[in-house]
Amino acid sequence: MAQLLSATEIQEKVGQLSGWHLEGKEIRCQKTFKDFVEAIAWVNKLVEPAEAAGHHPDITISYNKVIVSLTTHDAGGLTELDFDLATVISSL
Ligand SMILES: C[C@H](O)[C@H](O)[C@H]1CNC2=NC(N)=NC(=O)C2=N1
Repeated sequence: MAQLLSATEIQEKVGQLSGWHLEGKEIRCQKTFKDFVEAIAWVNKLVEPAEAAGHHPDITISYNKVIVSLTTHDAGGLTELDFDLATVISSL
């Protein structure tokens, strides 16, 4: 199982990741699109990298706003897997 990161490691990694913030045991980003169709189109782009990583974000969609939350459920907190996937998501 992936190793939980320490509070210091988390702070350092969040600082290196633009557009994401720490929210309890998760990292989160919010994006706003023109409309629902564009929001869903962007969410669809996450599917392939998430499947490839075997790691899946929690996603909230509200019309044109998407909130992506990452945590490692199996480990009960943040691991490298979350920051790796956040980096990929940021590059979409
Ligand atoms: C067996 C399977 O790989 C695991 O249950 C994976 C699937 N996707 C996952 N995604 C996330 N975000 N956290 C997990 O702990 C997790 N576990």
